[in-house]
Amino acid sequence: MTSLGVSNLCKSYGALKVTDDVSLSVESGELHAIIGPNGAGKTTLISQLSGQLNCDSGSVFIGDRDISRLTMPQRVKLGLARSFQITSILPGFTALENVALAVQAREGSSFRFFGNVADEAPLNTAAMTALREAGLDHRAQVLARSLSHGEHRRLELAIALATQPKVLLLDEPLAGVGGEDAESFVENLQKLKGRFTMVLIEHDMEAVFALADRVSVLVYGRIIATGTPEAIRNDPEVRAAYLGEEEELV
Ligand SMILES: Nc1ncnc2c1ncn2[C@@H]1O[C@H](COP(=O)(O)OP(=O)(O)OP(=O)(O)O)[C@@H](O)[C@H]1O
Repeated sequence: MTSLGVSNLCKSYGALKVTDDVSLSVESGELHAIIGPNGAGKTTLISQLSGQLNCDSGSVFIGDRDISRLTMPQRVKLGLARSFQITSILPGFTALENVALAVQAREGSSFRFFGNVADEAPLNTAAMTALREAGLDHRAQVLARSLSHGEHRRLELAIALATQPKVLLLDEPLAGVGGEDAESFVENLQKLKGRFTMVLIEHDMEAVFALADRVSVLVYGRIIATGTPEAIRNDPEVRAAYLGEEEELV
């Protein structure tokens, strides 16, 4: 397992400081949630961790390796996976095939589409494992275009799992997923806890407090508090930051 470190990260758009001297230390195997009001800079922060966006200054570490100047593919190779906003699902392929392609990419074998799926037994076994962990194995043979929104999110998780991440960045996995589906998705994520390091951005506070080992609160690009879910829930400054927001600290 690998830890993730962030040191004095800064990013501005013109005069707007979107990431303002952010430092963070996520322990090996920890699930660390980042919460904050709309526009606080959560997605921008995750994009800098994944390498989709360059920081203006500061550093990102996987273990003791400084990855700040690496491209996103280089970071993926080191085990840093981002799920949800970057995944491109191929709608005309089955759930299984989509995940098998991710397994194939991980293994670095040449990119080939599926002539005869039966010939791809090792790929399919690995892909089925990822689908099972994401709670989608029963839909393995369904074309991605026929999956529901919630099932898409599970497929995206399965694709991220197929890369065998050491650090997994989860960007609003529950967005648009409701009710029982959200509950069962949280259970799937719960089962993954401890296997690798996870950073979770999520507006669903019930999910955050059920899943996180620690929570950091981002407001106007700055981390105003980091602590256990219990400590964060009772922090007056955090509660003040959420006043007027539709999401409540449960
Ligand atoms: N490419 C860009 N150019 C200019 N401003 C940007 C750009 N990307 C983001 N911003 C601004 O940076 C701020 C932070 O945006 P970001 O999407 O990171 O916030 P967030 O916390 O993820 O919000 P939400 O919870 O609504 O998804 C916002 O004010 C946004 O308008």
